[in-house]
Amino acid sequence: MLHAINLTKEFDARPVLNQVNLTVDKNEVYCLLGQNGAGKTTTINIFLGFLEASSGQALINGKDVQSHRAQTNKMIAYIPEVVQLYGNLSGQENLDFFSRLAGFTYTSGELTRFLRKAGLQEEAHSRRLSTFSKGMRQKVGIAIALAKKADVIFMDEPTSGLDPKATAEFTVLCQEFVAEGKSIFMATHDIFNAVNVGTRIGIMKEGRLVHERVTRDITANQLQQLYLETI
Ligand SMILES: Nc1ncnc2c1ncn2[C@@H]1O[C@H](COP(=O)(O)OP(=O)(O)OP(=O)(O)O)[C@@H](O)[C@H]1O
Repeated sequence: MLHAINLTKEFDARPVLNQVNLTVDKNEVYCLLGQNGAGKTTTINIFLGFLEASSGQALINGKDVQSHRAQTNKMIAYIPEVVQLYGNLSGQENLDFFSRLAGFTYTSGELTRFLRKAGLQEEAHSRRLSTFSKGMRQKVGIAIALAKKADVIFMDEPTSGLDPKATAEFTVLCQEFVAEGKSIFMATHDIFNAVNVGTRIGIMKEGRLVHERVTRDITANQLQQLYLETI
């Protein structure tokens, strides 16, 4: 689903991504770890089309994001660290608005079903988004991804600031999403959750992908050890 091929990015001749190669298959949750400034967000921003690579390629379902941006944007959804959306609109109105923007018109019943599937409690469907917690905002983000039939969700720091219950709920939602043949690519500092929710982990250092591990082959303590030895 996702391929980074020798992906390189320079800012003012300073390399911040250096020949990154990675693949994310369907049914995978790929978690990218690394210190501040390692290049995680830059990698995501290239896949989202927010930044152009200096060289190399970012492919989504075989399509280069640079030359097929309109097509690749239809295949993806993005959940930033804090999902902003429209504070004055309700959860359901936001979902309706962003679904239409993606070319989908749903009945009120269908919108309700997406919000339910994303785990948003019923009473919040008609409440203003500005009153939502981070976890609730993420659920609207996931509902939007479901409604626009995205194949891949990109996430930046999805569990920072979530309480343990919200983190557990979020983990289940991610697992349900990829169980339907889709994938998730996330940048995170949360080693323990990465082992929990991830199928594969990459560790970046100074713009390079220096380690990759399949989570079933590694414990959280082993990953923490590897991370500390790496950075
Ligand atoms: N628009 C930009 N112009 C110049 N340098 C940038 C720009 N965006 C990012 N950088 C630099 O690129 C490097 C990688 O940044 P990036 O945001 O990808 O790191 P990160 O791994 O996501 O870090 P964090 O964990 O803090 O979010 C950093 O040195 C950053 O200062």
